[in-house]
Amino acid sequence: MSEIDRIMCLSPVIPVLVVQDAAHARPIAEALVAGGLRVLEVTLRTEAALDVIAEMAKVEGAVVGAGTVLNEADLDASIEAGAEFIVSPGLTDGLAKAAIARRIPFLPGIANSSDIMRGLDLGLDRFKFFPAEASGGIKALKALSAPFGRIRFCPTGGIDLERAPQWLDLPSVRCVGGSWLVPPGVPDVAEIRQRATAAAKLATVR
Ligand SMILES: O=C(O)C(=O)C[C@H](O)[C@H](O)COP(=O)(O)O
Repeated sequence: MSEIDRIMCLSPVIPVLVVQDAAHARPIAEALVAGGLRVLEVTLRTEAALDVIAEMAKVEGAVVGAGTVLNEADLDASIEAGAEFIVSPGLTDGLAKAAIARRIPFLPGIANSSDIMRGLDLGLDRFKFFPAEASGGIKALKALSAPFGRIRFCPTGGIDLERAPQWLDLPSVRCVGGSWLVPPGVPDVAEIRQRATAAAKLATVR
């Protein structure tokens, strides 16, 4: 099992986090881990993101990665901040080769067969299916999985607690990603923990 595969198997849902203030990082990560979600994707969409990664990485049990990694500079900044894995919305040769060279678990986004074939050429076989609902949803991923039987996915984009079980039912799906766990603004840790607990339970219904 590859390292990225091991991470994808740790929990059924990867929270996609957009955190504006590094002071919110630890309470959010602690609430998610307490609810049973250990794998956390911190998007590089905010100025605080690298500090957020560094703070969350200190939380016991958390496996913290960087999301919205678009290029080699983002990759190196994320690794420097302590990211244990890298997620990208897309797949470019430049970023993929750099991530492989750094030996960091890498989950690039794909949305069609050509993307998957480019990934396979690079030696990759685990992908984020993004944007999952907008790219044709479950029907599209089922169709894509037919010629690519060995590939496993983390669908992300438009998925919530209600939609997640249907995605998780697909044999090609290891886990799903979603931003619904942590609403924007000052974190309500009780609410976040409750959402995480509900999401973590999806593992038992698989
Ligand atoms: O930022 C990135 O790197 C992305 O690839 C996009 C995010 O994963 C999705 O935007 C999350 O989708 P929602 O759960 O529908 O909010």
